[in-house]
Amino acid sequence: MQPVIKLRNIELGTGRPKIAVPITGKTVADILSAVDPIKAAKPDLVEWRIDFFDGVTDAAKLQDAGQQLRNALGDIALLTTFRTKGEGGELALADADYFKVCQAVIAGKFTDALDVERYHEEKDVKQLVAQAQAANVVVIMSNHDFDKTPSAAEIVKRLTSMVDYGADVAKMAVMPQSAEDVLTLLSATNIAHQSLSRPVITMSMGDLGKVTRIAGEAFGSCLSFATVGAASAPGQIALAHLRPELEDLKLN
Ligand SMILES: O=C1C[C@@](O)(C(=O)O)C[C@@H](O)[C@@H]1O
Repeated sequence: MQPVIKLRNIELGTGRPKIAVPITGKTVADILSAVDPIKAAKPDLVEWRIDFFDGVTDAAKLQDAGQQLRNALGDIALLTTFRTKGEGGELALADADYFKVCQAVIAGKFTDALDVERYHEEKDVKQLVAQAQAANVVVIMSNHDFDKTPSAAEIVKRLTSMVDYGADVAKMAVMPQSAEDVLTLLSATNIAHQSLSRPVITMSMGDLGKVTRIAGEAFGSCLSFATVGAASAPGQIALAHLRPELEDLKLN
């Protein structure tokens, strides 16, 4: 049984999967102009994908933009994510710069949660986790495979290692090449949900994987990414469709 993870005014790991909407603007103006339509759609969480932001490596610009976004969002929970190029993101950064950017996010005090990619140096990842948690920032640890779907045992192993590294929530996104791959992701999700001490988030990307984005409550994924405007990964469903689908699939 996992603890429920509180993020501002939402709880991950209980009830229906929560809905996150990404913001992928390049400029402060783009980012802020995405907020009103997103607020109108009432997501549980907003994900700011800072790898799209053109000021991301300038700590002062990043923190200023983050503060403006925080203010504009009102009380909606905010997850901040730098997705590296190798894991499907927009920008390639040297490892040392990736950690500097993440530390600037924590120091900026605008975010409720931080995405931390699992596959960097162990000591750097663990140190970043400790820094985030000391600042009351929830750590959603992640790994993306944009080419394939590893075996269920491998997916469970990676999610387990995220928990071992101190993650509050463990997340894995994979690309299916077949319907069997989608079943593999769902099976791994079910096993991880039953065996791990932290909530998990999983998705199979692309059109084949769309079914996994609505099936989280049955198989054990606590968050689904949906669109209001631009998508941040292939296969995301419009929030306006996802919400009723999650309601229909609710477990009583
Ligand atoms: O980790 C994820 C999941 C995601 O890749 C998806 O497939 O919905 C979208 C990303 O923005 C987010 O950081």
